[in-house]
Amino acid sequence: MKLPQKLMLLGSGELGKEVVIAAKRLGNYVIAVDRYANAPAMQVADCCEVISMLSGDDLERIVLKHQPNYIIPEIEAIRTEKLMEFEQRGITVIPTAKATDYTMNRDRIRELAHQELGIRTAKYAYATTLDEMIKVSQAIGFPNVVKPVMSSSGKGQSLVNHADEVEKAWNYAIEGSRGDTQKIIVEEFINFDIEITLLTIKQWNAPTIFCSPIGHRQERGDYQESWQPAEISNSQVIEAQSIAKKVTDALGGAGIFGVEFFITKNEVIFSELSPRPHDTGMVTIISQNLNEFELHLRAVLGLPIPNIEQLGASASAVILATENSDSIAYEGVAEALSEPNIDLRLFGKPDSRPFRRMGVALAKGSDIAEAREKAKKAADKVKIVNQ
Ligand SMILES: Nc1ncnc2c1ncn2[C@@H]1O[C@H](COP(=O)(O)OP(=O)(O)OP(=O)(O)O)[C@@H](O)[C@H]1O
Ligand SMILES: NCC(=O)N[C@@H]1O[C@H](COP(=O)([O-])[O-])[C@@H](O)[C@H]1O
Ligand SMILES: [Mg+2]
Repeated sequence: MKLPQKLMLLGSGELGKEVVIAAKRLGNYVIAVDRYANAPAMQVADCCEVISMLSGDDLERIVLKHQPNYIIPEIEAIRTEKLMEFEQRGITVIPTAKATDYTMNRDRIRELAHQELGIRTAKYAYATTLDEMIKVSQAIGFPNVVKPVMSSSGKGQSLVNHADEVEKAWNYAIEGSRGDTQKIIVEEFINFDIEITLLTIKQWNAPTIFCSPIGHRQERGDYQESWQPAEISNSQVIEAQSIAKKVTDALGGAGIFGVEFFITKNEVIFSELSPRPHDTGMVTIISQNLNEFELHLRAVLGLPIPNIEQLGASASAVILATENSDSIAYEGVAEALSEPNIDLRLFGKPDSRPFRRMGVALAKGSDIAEAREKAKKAADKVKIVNQ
């Protein structure tokens, strides 16, 4: 295989931006695609397209126009049936069209993991009406976690403590649901000690390899801070690796996967996975010799990954917007960068809304506690303001 290759990135947010940077560093040609103009990855790609990625016709048009060798999905909300068609026509879809289809539907990936592969997950049930949800909630018990089957980054997700909160959670889930399905999943609430992402690299012609586990903390179903290495035991790492291998083997193809687990004293419980770089994996920009985006690119192109080196206690903390604005500026950048072993990624999103992730602070420390504190302090210094 010769470089450059022509890569089409479907989704052009902060994760895609780093994938493009990795691809461009090796001289590739990248077409960045998203639903809005001037998205982060578009700012560093060779060219861009603004389309609805849920429209098969729009996807067809740009694939015919650009003739990519690889299609690399960066978000979940894509017309996945169309990806299957592209794959049949000989374009490589990363990791596979099937993987993108399974993982955008919580029920499909859950059935694969739990029913087909026999992997331990939280107890769960589905509902398509409020009446059904009332019934299944009783069966699962309280507290439980309710999510639309199609959503990401915590959209439509809520914790339900009592029967009298079920209706509110149903309405919230339906509002936050993507696509036209009115289906929700009710999950047993897992009172975990820590939750982790195990970055799993599946290669075309080499064994599956893993990064050191990443610990993270979430609020509103969305990631706030992450750190590496996560404080879990060797046997927990080995168990998580074996589950991640099972699930990713079933999905096939090549690329990086972010496999999420809840860790309790006695159990390693599979939650879900992203068939692409994971937001909590942004910590690897500072914590590894090859970050998750470079690893993804190498796996996609079948390039060797001789070693992944973990560089010591590291952390990331998100920088969130507080208001709606369409002329963004960042304040406090110099203050944030004034300490040693701190770095920032400011994504360059053209507009903001409350809680939208606009940047991330990265830190190294002498231990995890110090790295987390430094990353959080740096993130807090950066303010998203009007230009
Ligand atoms: N059954 C559960 N028990 C306890 N906490 C849960 C449960 N399900 C989800 N959570 C919490 O909510 C977070 C988000 O859930 P999940 O990963 O399923 O949502 P998501 O919308 O797919 O998020 P993302 O797209 O960012 O990965 C989890 O990381 C965890 O902190
Ligand atoms: N958990 C998934 C995730 O973190 N995805 C990342 O967020 C972007 C969307 O951000 P936006 O909603 O601010 O446009 C996506 O494009 C991807 O980079
Ligand atoms: Mg998740």
